[in-house]
Amino acid sequence: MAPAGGGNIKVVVRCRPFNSREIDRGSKCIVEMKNNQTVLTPPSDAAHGAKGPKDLAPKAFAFDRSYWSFDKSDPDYAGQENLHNDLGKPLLDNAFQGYNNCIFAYGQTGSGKSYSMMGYGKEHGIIPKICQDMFERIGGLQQDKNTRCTVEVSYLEIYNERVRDLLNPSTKGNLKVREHPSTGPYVEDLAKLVVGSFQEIENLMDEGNKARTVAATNMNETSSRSHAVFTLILTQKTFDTDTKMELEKQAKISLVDLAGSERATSTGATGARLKEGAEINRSLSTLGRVIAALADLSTGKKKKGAGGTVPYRDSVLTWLLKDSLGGNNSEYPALCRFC
Ligand SMILES: Nc1ncnc2c1ncn2[C@@H]1O[C@H](COP(=O)(O)OP(=O)(O)OP(=O)(O)O)[C@@H](O)[C@H]1O
Repeated sequence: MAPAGGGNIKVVVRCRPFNSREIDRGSKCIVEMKNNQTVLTPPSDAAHGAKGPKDLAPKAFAFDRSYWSFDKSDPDYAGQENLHNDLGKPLLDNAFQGYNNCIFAYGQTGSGKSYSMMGYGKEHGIIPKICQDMFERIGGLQQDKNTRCTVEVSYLEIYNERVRDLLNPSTKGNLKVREHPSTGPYVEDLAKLVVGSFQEIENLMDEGNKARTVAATNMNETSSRSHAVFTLILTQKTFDTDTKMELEKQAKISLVDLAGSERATSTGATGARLKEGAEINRSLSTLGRVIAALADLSTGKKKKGAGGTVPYRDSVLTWLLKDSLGGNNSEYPALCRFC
């Protein structure tokens, strides 16, 4: 994982509390966080395999932010609201200016991606918080009778490189991905529903979440075995009374809860689970290569065409998110890593 990304990419990391398995095993926390720093101290039993003092020294990593969510009673505990303030709000600022944005949650199975993205129960994650905030802002903007906003939602999952519509789960689990000459890749027949309030969107989210492909692994009771892509398309139309023209701004927000990265041995995967794991790891490594190629292009390390080809087409996930990751107006991809 790249450290603190400047410019258009932000990388943050979040540390969750121990789960019951870790508590039962008497695990010790080796992570410390302060502002943007994450410090890992090798456990004392690492001394057996250590080649020298360097292997035992604490290692510090800098991210755009490091969120300490290990212990709710800690005054430094970073809650769901902290993530929304730092990531969701600036993302909405950009979207209302007409820029595409995306957030990816990346991390090992059971590390807290779905908790941070969707949330469980009343502990809403960044997706519902973004939706709620978006409708509040729309309410403010529409006080001006010359401004009208519409929000469209789609929710899909990519499971073993096949696309399923989570808002219309009765459709076959293999929607076709096509390319439009001007707007780029899209999913044929994917439901795109117009929503007028947070309540409406919340109901759709609940339905979609129930339809996700989950399975129990050794590392998480309800492990997401697919990448889930929740997309909001915000369109603002403003009638300019001076020019008598209507101006339109559109932005796409892609909020992606990636399937857990994992080692087959840790998850106890065999058979179908093992095949899923291999597909998951393959598409995650493509995502890594796409982000690395975009970083090389943006820092000028490589030039477009001259070895600087971005391998979007190597996985369904990166192909579908092409315009959010590196399109003309992609402003703010953020990556949340969980440990
Ligand atoms: N910041 C947090 N605070 C409290 N509990 C958390 C936090 N993050 C995760 N958890 C808990 O840890 C468990 C695993 O989290 P979650 O299901 O979000 O993992 P995941 O990374 O989405 O896993 P998978 O890739 O297998 O779907 C859940 O029971 C969740 O409630």
